[in-house]
Amino acid sequence: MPSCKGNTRYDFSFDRVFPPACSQADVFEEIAQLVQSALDGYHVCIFAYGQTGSGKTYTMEGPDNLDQETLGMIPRAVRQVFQGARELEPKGWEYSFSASFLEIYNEGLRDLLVGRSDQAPDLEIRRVSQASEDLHVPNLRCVPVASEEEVLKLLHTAKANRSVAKTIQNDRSSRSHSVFQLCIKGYNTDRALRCASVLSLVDLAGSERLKPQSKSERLRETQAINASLSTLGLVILALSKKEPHVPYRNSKLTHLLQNSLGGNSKMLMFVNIAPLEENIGESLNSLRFASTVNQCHIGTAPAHKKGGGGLPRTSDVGGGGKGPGPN
Ligand SMILES: Nc1ncnc2c1ncn2[C@@H]1O[C@H](COP(=O)(O)OP(=O)(O)OP(=O)(O)O)[C@@H](O)[C@H]1O
Repeated sequence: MPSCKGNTRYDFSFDRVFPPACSQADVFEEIAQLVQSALDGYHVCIFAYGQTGSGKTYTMEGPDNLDQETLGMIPRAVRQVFQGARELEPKGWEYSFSASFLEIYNEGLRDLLVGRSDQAPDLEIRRVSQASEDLHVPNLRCVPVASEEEVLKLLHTAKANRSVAKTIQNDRSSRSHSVFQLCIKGYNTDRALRCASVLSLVDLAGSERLKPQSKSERLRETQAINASLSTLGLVILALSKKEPHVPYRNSKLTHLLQNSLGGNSKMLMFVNIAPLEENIGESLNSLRFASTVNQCHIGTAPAHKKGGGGLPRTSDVGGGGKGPGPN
């Protein structure tokens, strides 16, 4: 993928490049198997990275005036998961699902499924129990869902709650990470098998570099965003190098996703690039970040299962993940 600044040409190489004319369906086709593997018991984490206005929300959710053509990755992924679960029913698999949607702003968590006045005051990431490494957010609304339509209603609620915050606090959504998670539990009573996984779809905050003239509030936001994006890079780098210490706890984003990054997970990152010349500096920055991502190979992911062999086989996506390095 060539990118030009003045007379200088920069070349980058990625698994796949989607030019502007590509449809949402074309993009989803690339991740469909990965999404499907969440039903096989793999944690799946999909990120959208890029500068503000480059199309991250469009990619993940779709535009405000959604139609079947412009549906983003989240509604398409949800549709595929429910369809896949139905197809596994004749093989004895029964699934249950629950969904949550939160926002991380200035290292604070906010539940996007409840209104501003009903927010739990102390949303924190905790271990599920002393004996477990699994993490959760007590008091976060986690809604049992049984159909695509039920999830779409939740997405609608989250969007409405986000736009209220956007009005109160000028364009806050650009400066927060949003994390949609679908928890998937599968049971096969005939064969005494169960699997559990989380499908996480993350719209990252805009990746702009700090502008020297930034006012103090904007400065704090940008520092928080840069620190968490950089930690995400360091976490993935540490996983790819199999380092003994992975700095998950250095940001709320990586701490929240700790169970979904690394060992039992598959990961994919979209990097959104604004095609305008005036954005070339940020675009190059994003492409460099993405290049480092592309060079990280984390290894083969074992599925999250209990019981004998014979998990549901819905896909044959190879294991492994890719991750970014720091800027
Ligand atoms: N592929 C596309 N086709 C048509 N319109 C698009 C496309 N991608 C983005 N847009 C439009 O560009 C504008 C900015 O996109 P979007 O809000 O998704 O950017 P973003 O990276 O999420 O920004 P922010 O960081 O502020 O949330 C929106 O009006 C969106 O509808």
